[in-house]
Amino acid sequence: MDETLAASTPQPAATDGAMPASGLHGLTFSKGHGTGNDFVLIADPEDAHQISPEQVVVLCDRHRGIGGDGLIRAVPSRFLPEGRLLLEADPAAEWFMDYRNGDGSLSEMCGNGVRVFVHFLLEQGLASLEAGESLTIGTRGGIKKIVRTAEGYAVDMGPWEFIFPKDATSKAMDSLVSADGLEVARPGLSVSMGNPHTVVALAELSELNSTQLFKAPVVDPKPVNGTNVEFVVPAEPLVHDGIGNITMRVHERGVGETQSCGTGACAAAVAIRHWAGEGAPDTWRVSVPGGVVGVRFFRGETGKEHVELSGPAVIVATGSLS
Ligand SMILES: N[C@@H](CCC[C@H](N)C(=O)O)C(=O)O
Repeated sequence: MDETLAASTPQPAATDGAMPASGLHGLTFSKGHGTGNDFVLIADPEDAHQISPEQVVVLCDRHRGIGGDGLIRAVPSRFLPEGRLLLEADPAAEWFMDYRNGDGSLSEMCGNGVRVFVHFLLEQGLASLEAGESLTIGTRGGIKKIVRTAEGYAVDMGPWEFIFPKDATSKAMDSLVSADGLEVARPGLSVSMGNPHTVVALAELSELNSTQLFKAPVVDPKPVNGTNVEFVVPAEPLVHDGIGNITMRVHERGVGETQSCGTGACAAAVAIRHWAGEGAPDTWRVSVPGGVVGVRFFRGETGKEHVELSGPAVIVATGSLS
């Protein structure tokens, strides 16, 4: 081949193709989603598969792999140092959700992922969940308890926190957020749901639809570990039949734009309820491109205000890696 042509021909990247995933030959996987936020799921009851970040990238690749926003390995908590700590606090947290974003990076928490993870454990016969009972699991964001609902599952996500400390009544914003398609930078409020989020309110659905989320929005200043960014439009009127209604799009850290983000929906409800002030409801319906999830605030076991996330979980396929 002509040298100039050879130099300008795209060459496969080091992680391209099946090579980096070859150590996983024959491994059984499932593919699942919660409101379109999709995951590759692998059961690893003996902690036999250390899936590297490069292998996660290959498996989550939508053209050359299985495809997914992230990968979830189901592993007994006793095999991981962070899992053993959780077991000391609650021996019921037998299974650990080992979650990675599609780019191979770790995140503390994944709200849609927890529901899909529990559905996967039940379908695989690795756990049981009777009506009226809860299932306890370990995550990097701590212990979570899950119950069945008519639509799927509800998860006690634990307490929320402001990332940049402020008085509970302060309406001060934390950052300026810019994104392609937005004429001017907008103020954002950063909320931790175990993982970081920055929520930006927009006035109109047309503005939400014309915001480009292919590239990560610029958040200044940014939470120290990076952030997921939610753009949210409150419904008009905001509250209908006692339920607050919002529409959201999200750019996820380590992934890109996704169809849904459970922790993002919780953070969005926290922010809009905070801005709405006294009398704002405790129950919220969050519409995302992939469907609808529910968010509810209640006084939790810790004595603090907790956030409950509810929504569906679906397993669409099971197969083995070639
Ligand atoms: N889609 C998830 C959140 C996944 C993690 C996130 N990308 C991060 O890096 O924090 C959800 O449903 O919560």
